[in-house]
Amino acid sequence: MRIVIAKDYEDMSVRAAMIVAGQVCLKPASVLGLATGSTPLLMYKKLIRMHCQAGLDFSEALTFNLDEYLGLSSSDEHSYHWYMNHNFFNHVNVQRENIHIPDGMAQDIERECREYDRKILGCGGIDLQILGIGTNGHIGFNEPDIKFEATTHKVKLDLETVTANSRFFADFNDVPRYAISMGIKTIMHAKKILLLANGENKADAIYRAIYGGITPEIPASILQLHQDVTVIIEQSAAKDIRQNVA
Ligand SMILES: N[C@@H]1[C@@H](O)[C@H](O)[C@@H](COP(=O)(O)O)O[C@@H]1O
Repeated sequence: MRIVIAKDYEDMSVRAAMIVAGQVCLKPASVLGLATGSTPLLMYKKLIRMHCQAGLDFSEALTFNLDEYLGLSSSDEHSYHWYMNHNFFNHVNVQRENIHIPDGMAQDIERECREYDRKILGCGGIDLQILGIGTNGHIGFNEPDIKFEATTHKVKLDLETVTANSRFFADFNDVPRYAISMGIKTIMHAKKILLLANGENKADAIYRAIYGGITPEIPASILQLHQDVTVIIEQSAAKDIRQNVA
């Protein structure tokens, strides 16, 4: 694991964008695993700027998002479809047919999950997976559990996650209670992983993910077993880490 402590959110985002840009430059037809949430927002802005000002080319890239809420259509502004279109896809030249996000409105969820995994495998797996982390240590929507869920699956969201994500909704009761998430095995099969953490409220989760025991109670802890993980932690999220290594 390479651990980088960034001096602020801007620094974290620039470093993350440089890694994504490097991946796409070296392999234009890269399969990118993408994340939502507040954490990667500025990274997407930086990538859009690199596209517009320096010609960073996504025309051959394929993308697979980690997760989507169940019951929200792609036009719902709380959906991760909307987030990705609004914050990234509408501003770069990723081809629409190369974009994959689980369908939160699928009639047959089991089938949707199986198909999603089949498509990822069909593309040769993920080259670079971007991850944020939940305050409870979740990655994607893989919530703390007694076991690691391997493949794409339906998840019942933890109260902590629903509460954390309620800041994006007008009413707490509007927050979906279920989601579809890529599984841990799929994430772990990515050739490279980039984990980002920003904000003091992530300090405990990121510390336990990196230095704690490997346990499904902190799903991100499984990343300790991956051979190519870069963790970029903004200073306030790294406060427990700095105390530990000082
Ligand atoms: N499903 C997403 C995750 O993919 C994200 O990494 C995490 C942290 O979100 P944020 O970056 O907004 O703190 O929680 C969300 O619920």
